[in-house]
Amino acid sequence: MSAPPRVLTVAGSDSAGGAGIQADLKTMLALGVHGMSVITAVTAQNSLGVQGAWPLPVEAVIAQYRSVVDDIGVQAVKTGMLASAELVEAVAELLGGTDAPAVVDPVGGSKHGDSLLAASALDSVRTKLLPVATVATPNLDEVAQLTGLRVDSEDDLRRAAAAVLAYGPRWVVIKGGHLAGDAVDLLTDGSEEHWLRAPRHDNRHTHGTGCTLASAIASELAKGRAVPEAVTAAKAYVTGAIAAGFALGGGIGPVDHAWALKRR
Ligand SMILES: Nc1ncnc2c1ncn2[C@@H]1O[C@H](COP(=O)(O)OP(=O)(O)O)[C@@H](O)[C@H]1O
Ligand SMILES: Cc1ncc(COP(=O)(O)O)c(N)n1
Repeated sequence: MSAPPRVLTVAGSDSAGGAGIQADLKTMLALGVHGMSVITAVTAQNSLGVQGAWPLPVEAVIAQYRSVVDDIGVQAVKTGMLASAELVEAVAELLGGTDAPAVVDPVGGSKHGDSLLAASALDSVRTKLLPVATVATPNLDEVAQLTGLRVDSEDDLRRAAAAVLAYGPRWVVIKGGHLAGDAVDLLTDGSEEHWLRAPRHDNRHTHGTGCTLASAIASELAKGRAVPEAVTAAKAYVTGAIAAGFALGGGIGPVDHAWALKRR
């Protein structure tokens, strides 16, 4: 039997299992690729917030990456929580040395507003990480942190996309998930524009939406799809997962990564 496409996530561990590494590996399983992980930080978190975060040493992150890439090889990489400037810079250098497409989710914080990235790392994200991204997937808070732009409406998404593209990613998906109305995201490379529109599900259980979208894009790219097709398929997957999100604990529950498998 031939091996499935291989996808690597470089991200933080979420003890609650809804975001981070755990969301990424579940997404990859659901989409039929072989998921592998480089853990950048361990977090203690649940449906109520983030109670603690411990970044790993840079050497541990580089060693995990080399173990996977040098032996097994990857067809796509996804990055999530990178915690510190030194980890952002080390990961950017690793991505610069691979031909595999890189989906960069510039994670700034959790749904509860707890920070997952040191403020001192923002400049490294702008100048080192975004330039090596095939697709960058900021949410509106991350757009504000990285560019200073506030997005209040769909019209603002285009300006936000141009400002992020100026840092050098090939493509950007600006996630309008936090706007009112339909869940609209804008995918563009500066010349093509693709508006991805889905009905807003009135479901507060959205822990892990951003991680899930970025991992799904990486999974579809690993299958050989072009960026617009990969992002369109990923949007359909995350929309179904949000529709099926469920309560766990006393706060924000996770999306259901298995929704598409249950339908079979
Ligand atoms: N309530 C919702 N209903 C449908 N789609 C949503 C909803 N909330 C977010 N999305 C979609 O989920 C994806 C992740 O977006 P978002 O939640 O903004 O990311 P993040 O987790 O980084 O904050 C986007 O495609 C967005 O449009
Ligand atoms: C380890 C880790 N990484 C990322 C997120 C953001 O999650 P979301 O996908 O909900 O924005 C998180 N809460 N924890």
